[in-house]
Amino acid sequence: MSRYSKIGKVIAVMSGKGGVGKSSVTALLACELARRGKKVGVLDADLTGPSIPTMFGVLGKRPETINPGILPVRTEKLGIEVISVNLMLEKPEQPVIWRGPLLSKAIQEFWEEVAWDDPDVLLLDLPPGTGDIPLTVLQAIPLDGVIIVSSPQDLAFLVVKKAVNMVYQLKKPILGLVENMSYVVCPNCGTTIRPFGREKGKEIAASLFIPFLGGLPLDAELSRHCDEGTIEEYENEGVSAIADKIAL
Ligand SMILES: Nc1ncnc2c1ncn2[C@@H]1O[C@H](COP(=O)(O)OP(=O)(O)OP(=O)(O)O)[C@@H](O)[C@H]1O
Repeated sequence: MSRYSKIGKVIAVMSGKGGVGKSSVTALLACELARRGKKVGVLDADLTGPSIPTMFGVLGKRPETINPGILPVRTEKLGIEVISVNLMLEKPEQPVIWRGPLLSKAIQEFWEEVAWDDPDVLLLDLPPGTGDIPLTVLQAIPLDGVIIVSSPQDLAFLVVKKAVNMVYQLKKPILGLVENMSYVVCPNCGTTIRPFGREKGKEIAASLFIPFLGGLPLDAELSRHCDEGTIEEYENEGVSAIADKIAL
């Protein structure tokens, strides 16, 4: 159990493969829920490739060690609490070269030792795939649900099935599938373009018997906000529709 906090809902965000936008979706959902008045925490469980602190612009902040526990940092605009191994490194570019058991231990320590301010929702950004950390999280943390993120390429969908099957095997509830980079809206004429072909998320979700939560656009503005650490300023109706569906 989390020792020092009462946590409402614990939701893990997972993807079959890397680079599909799992961290972006985690951060966007956190922002949307915070805008709706929820107290939100984000645990960056992607220990070897953490990007959450950069997106929220909190890379320079340090979690405080209190007695007992570790205080997460807070984002400027929406007051989202964030904890990430990247906030604890001497230099953020330092790699975390740990083997599986150590990674699993670190996740368990984050889960137990962080003194959150009793968030309504805690989002866990998992590393891509079905390795040690997702296994630890699925086994050791009392999750209320898992959100699966994919992108519309066939290769991404192939591995989505693995992720979904892993969650099923560990008997955790799946809230649904988000298809990131689903389409592009032409900035000149507003036409929707689907660079990877038709929207496939709905079909894939149906074939896996999980809800389809919606698609998000491939948007240069989002990419810019992620890079500049200003994701809290980005709003999109697709994110809002997903938040409505998961109804946290
Ligand atoms: N919908 C989008 N539109 C534009 N850029 C995006 C979108 N989604 C993600 N990106 C960009 O793609 C990059 C990878 O995104 P992100 O870190 O969220 O992916 P990930 O699946 O979490 O990656 P990893 O495998 O490293 O965990 C980031 O630079 C992000 O800004």
